[in-house]
Amino acid sequence: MLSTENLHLEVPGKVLCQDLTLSLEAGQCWAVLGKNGSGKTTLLHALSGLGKPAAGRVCLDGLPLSEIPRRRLAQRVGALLQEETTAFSGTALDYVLLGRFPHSATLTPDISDIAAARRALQLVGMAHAERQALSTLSGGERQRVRIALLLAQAPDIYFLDEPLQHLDLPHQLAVMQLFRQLARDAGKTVVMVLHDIFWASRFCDHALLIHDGGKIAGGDTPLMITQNAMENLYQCRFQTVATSDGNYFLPTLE
Ligand SMILES: Nc1ncnc2c1ncn2[C@@H]1O[C@H](COP(=O)(O)OP(=O)(O)OP(=O)(O)O)[C@@H](O)[C@H]1O
Repeated sequence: MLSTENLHLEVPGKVLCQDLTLSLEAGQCWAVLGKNGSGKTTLLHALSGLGKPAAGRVCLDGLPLSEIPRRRLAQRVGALLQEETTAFSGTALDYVLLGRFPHSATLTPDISDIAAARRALQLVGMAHAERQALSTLSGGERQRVRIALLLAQAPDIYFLDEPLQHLDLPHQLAVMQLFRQLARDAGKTVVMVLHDIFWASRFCDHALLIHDGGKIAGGDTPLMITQNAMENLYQCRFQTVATSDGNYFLPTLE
């Protein structure tokens, strides 16, 4: 569905992605892992059409993203960026309704848009706060409303940059379950930057590892997320703790 051909990304003095050829299919749930500053956000921006590659291209159903009208692209591809600082003066419901714009013929939401926004708020457990000013929500509540905006947008491909930030553990679990379900049951493609290897190995069926110098490896999670691979990626020693839910990787002191 979404593919890259020889994608090359760089910032002054640093190559972040070298010659990446990759295919993201419907129903797949990908984790993007790598150290701070390795290029995860930059890659997500390029894959979602928010950033331009230095070379190579990203295509949606064979068509380069740059050739797809923005409105059409927003119907197919959605992105949750890291916390934005922009002030929004409306309510939580007003905010989630922004996700409906790519689908609306006018700037005024209709009954079906409002129903979709309310459903999305319900999915993240924030229906009770629809009339509360977004600016007065707690960090975790606001993050769940930001996720609801994306759910209301209902794209085919979800790019999520650290979706678990500000969330307590039960809400982290709920969000991971929600997106895995969207991939498995609704055939969506989900790509999420995570810092927690356990969530990645437990909920994502594919993983993309971004190494220094922009060398990127991708594949099935059980093959990608191993103790050796994680020690190599993060340049840190890990202890593997096996549980009935999967392996935990705990960083250990040297
Ligand atoms: N416009 C720019 N000019 C110079 N360097 C930049 C620019 N934009 C990004 N960088 C650098 O590119 C690198 C990758 O940034 P990016 O935000 O993609 O990393 P990341 O893997 O998402 O990191 P984190 O885990 O900390 O969120 C960083 O070292 C960053 O400082």
